[in-house]
This record gives sequence, structure tokens and C-alpha cells, in this order.
Amino acid sequence: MTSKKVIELFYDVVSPYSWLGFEVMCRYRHVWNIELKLCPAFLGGVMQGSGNKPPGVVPNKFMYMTKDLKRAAEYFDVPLQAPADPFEVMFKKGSLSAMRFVTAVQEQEKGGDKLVEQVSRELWRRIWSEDKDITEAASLAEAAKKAGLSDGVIKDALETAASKEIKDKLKDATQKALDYGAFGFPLLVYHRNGSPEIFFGSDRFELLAHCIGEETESFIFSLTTVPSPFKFMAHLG
Ligand SMILES: N[C@@H](CCC(=O)N[C@@H](CS)C(=O)NCC(=O)O)C(=O)O
Repeated sequence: MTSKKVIELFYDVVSPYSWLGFEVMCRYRHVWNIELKLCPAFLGGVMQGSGNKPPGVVPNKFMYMTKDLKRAAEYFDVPLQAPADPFEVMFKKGSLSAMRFVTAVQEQEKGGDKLVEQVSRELWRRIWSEDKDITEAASLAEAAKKAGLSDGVIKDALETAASKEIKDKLKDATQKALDYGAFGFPLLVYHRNGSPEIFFGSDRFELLAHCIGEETESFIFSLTTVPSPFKFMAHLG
């Protein structure tokens, strides 16, 4: 039995704050005594199921988020840049097919989550760094190829992404987030003695560290010392 504390991370690649939360948790899974479970889900379903509205539809929130994301991306060292038309990207095109694809990759990977981690990161990079499409099959395949998936895995994932099994799996993950009390993403769920405690957003890490018994001070200082993969990848071109 693992002595590690289990933390689930619910996210959607349409959500820029999820990208920040995802990168920080992927870095800290190696520093904290935790087992991180990646839980791809559908933010649109969480919004609908919880009766919430995307923050971007309130003009002042949209303006705040635009600035806040810029400084948070710099702080967390994530190459996040808003697309030219965030409304089209987030609300017209959306992420349903992309999240089904990520779910299909996760299903194929059974047990591990390296491919899910990498393919999620490449999809975020497309939408939230390079202003590229994530709805077409060719776009998903390109992201998966960049993430290091083999042609066979990509072909299978594209085929199964449209199956009832995968659609239901994504629905179940979304419902699970709602059952925990989600109203937005990222959602972190810490299982404290078998009882789930939820944290919303990428700005709750100090509190999470405190709750899981990790040193808050070391977290703050090591924010800049835990290597960001992006610096390393920049050298690779
Ligand atoms: N303060 C949070 C904001 C997170 C956030 O706005 N997430 C969006 C998706 S990108 C959301 O689901 N918002 C729901 C809400 O604000 O009610 C952070 O810094 O991470």
C-alpha cells in the first residue's frame, strides 16, 4: 500500500488556468510525497452541471483574466499566450473532441499517465501558446506526434475517441468532478483519510501544501528552483 497522499487533478485543455495548475503539479509530484492522478474531464459539462458561467463572459473578469494570465504564466514559467480570438477558441470551437482524444489516450495507457501528460501539454501548447486548432483530427494527431505517441497509438486513439465507451468515460470523469463539488477547473482533490477535500484554481498551492503537511516555505522558495521543462525544451528548439 502506498504511503503517498493521493491528489486528483481534474482539467480541460481549453482552460488556461488548468495548464498552470497542471504544470505546477507535474513538477511538484517529484518533490512532495504525493501520487498525482491526472483526470481529464470536460469543463463545458462542469459549467452546465454546476449552473456556473465561464468567467470570460463577464467583461471585467475577462479583462482581469487577460492580465492575470500573463503575469501568472511568467511567474510559473509556462509559455502561455492568449490566442487572437479567445471567444472563438473557448466557446465556438471548444474542447470536446480534444478531451475525448485525451481520454482515449488514457484508456490505452492503462495504469501509466506519461502519454496523457505529454499529449495534454501539447494540446495546451497548440491552443494556449501557438494559437492553433485542436478540433480537427489532423490537429490532434500532430499534437500527439509531438508528444511522442506512436502512429499506432495515435490511430487507435483517434478511432476510439468517437466510441460510446470513451464518450461515457469522459462523461463519468466530468460527473465525478461535479460530485466532488466542481464549478470550474483546475480542480484538485486531496483525499485526507479517505475523505475528499477540494481546491479550485492554480492559486491554492500554499494552502494545499499546508493541508498535505509539506513545508510551505520550501514550496515558495523552490517555485523558482524546481526546473520547468520549458526552459530545457527551449534549448532543443
Ligand atoms: N483564481 C483561479 C481562477 C481559475 C479559473 O478562472 N478557471 C476557469 C477556467 S480557465 C474557471 O473554471 N472558472 C470558473 C469560475 O471562476 O467560477 C486561478 O488563479 O487559477
